[in-house]
Amino acid sequence: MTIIQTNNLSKSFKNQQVVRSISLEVNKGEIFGFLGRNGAGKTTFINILTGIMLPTSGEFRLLNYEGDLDEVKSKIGVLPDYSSFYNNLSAKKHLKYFSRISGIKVSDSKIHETLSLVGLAEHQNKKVGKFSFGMKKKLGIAQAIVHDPELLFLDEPTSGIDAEAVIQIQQLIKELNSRGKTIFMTSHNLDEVEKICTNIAIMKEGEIFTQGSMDELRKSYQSTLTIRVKLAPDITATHKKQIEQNLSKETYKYEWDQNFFVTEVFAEEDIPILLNSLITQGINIYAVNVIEPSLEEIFLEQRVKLMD
Ligand SMILES: Nc1ncnc2c1ncn2[C@@H]1O[C@H](COP(=O)(O)OP(=O)(O)OP(=O)(O)O)[C@@H](O)[C@H]1O
Repeated sequence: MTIIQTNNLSKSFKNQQVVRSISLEVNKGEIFGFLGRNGAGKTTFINILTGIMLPTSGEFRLLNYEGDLDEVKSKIGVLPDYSSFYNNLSAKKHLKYFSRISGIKVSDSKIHETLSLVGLAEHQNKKVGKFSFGMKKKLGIAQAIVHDPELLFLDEPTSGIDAEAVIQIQQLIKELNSRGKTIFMTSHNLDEVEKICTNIAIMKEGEIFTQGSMDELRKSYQSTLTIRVKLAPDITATHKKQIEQNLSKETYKYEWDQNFFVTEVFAEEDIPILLNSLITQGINIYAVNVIEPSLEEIFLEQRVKLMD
């Protein structure tokens, strides 16, 4: 089921076109990662979808509602780029006040449950002004989920916070997803997107440069596969030389890491050719590891195209 559908969505500020004719679909249950460098247009895109600004042209549909965004507002939650908080209120009172002015009815027990879910239960009576940046991000997420929305927009949920809070927020995003929420999040962080997102779109200068699941992106961009073959620990220099001399044309380049032979091949079908060649030479194979390239490696290779 399609939860977000955009059709040629565009936004210009004066003469600058910041979002250029974006058409995409996000399905129910996805954690959709929207990646791009600073200024690519990610926040502008989210701001259009969450009703903060109007598009210059194009349409979009959330949760299958057409047109009136007010109708869907109760079913979406938003962590904006910069959240503002009532610093003199406690976390609990802040959430209560925020809910009231947003026209959302929430019970005290729901507020407590939400603060527990984001890991702030023990700080619920502490003034928000005393919160760290990471705690404020968690409170921002609490604010976005307190009314139990189906669809969550998280703009840079982990930017500017320490490593421990990053991991906690990433776990929280996965937990919210496992509770049935569809999540659309922006990020600069390739590693994070690879770890938690089921689908990825990369934005460059207002356009979607590429999109798909991690597997699809690997298939489109990967040029070689790295194979790490563990050989007997006492492999001799003579054996190593023999392996080098008998390398098949399928192996692209190689190096030794003690008794590990690390090589690259162009396709999966080249792996048995490599292994058979070693076996017929009488080489004992202890283990074989196929190392999948990370999103970072894939895009480092493609950096000229993607980011420059
Ligand atoms: N209200 C506005 N008026 C004029 N220009 C704007 C406005 N909002 C954004 N822009 C411009 O649009 C471009 C895209 O900004 P946007 O914040 O959407 O990018 P981003 O990908 O979210 O970047 P970042 O990762 O730094 O937040 C930038 O050049 C920015 O200066």
